Amino acid sequence: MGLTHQSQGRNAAQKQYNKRLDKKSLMIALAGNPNTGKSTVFNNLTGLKQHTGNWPGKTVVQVQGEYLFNGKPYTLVDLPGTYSLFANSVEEQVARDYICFGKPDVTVVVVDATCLERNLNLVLQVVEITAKVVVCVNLLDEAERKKMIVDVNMLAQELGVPVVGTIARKGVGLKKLMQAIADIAEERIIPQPIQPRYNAEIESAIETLLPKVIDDFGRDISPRWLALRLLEGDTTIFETLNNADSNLLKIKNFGKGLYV
Ligand SMILES: Nc1nc2c(ncn2[C@@H]2O[C@H](COP(=O)(O)OP(=O)(O)OP(=O)(O)O)[C@@H](O)[C@H]2O)c(=O)[nH]1
Ligand SMILES: [Mg+2]
Repeated sequence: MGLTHQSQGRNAAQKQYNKRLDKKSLMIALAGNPNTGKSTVFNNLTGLKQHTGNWPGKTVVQVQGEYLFNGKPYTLVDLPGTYSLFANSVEEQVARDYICFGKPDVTVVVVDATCLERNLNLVLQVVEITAKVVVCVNLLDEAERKKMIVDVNMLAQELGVPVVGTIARKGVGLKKLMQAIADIAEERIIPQPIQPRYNAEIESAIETLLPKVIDDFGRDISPRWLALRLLEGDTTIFETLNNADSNLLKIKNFGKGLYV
């Protein structure tokens, strides 16, 4: 049986996003809200060994760098700062497409310890796409200054993924962060993140859609997450998956059927 159009689209998207500096290297994505210290973490881990370019077809700068941990090479990808992955902006689309198609071995979400509530929104969106997540609670010094205490163990229990506290500007906690990344990349830890549940109407629509989504796109990209994008009326992900108008139209119409 030949490749379906969808699987060709997916493979092309994966090839475009999954570029390693060193073939043996593990790929680590750094996501997070703007100004949470992603680049500070990136610079600390990689030194000045950065490679910059543009994301495929976009004017958004792509920065990659390498580091060694316990003798193994890791390629770190600094994603644009975003509040969500809804693809409302080119930055959000780049971050989302990379987490989806780049198939990073681990995604680190850097969050600001002083405003966790807002930052955790992105964490919940990332764990809907991938389970291989580490949360890096940065700016712990700022939190302390504001007399805020973050219980990272409790947060890890609640989220179902490893959580590491850091003060990236001073290099505090970064060894632990690299250890947590290695533990997931080498499958010593298999995170089981909580999955956000929606109201009964949405959950039942997801149930209805799942078989069709699995039929069309397989299970490589979380079918539940794709079903949610359809319900939302977001076609950008399907544009990346299907480069042909006819298929996109099919998906668009399929999505439309849900609202009647
Ligand atoms: N006090 C304190 N400041 C930090 C820490 N980590 C980063 N910063 C500072 O926070 C500011 C933002 O850091 P960046 O690393 O540029 O943040 P970013 O997430 O890459 O920002 P965008 O790329 O704009 O999304 C800089 O002034 C850093 O020096 C930290 O742990 N504590
Ligand atoms: Mg940055």
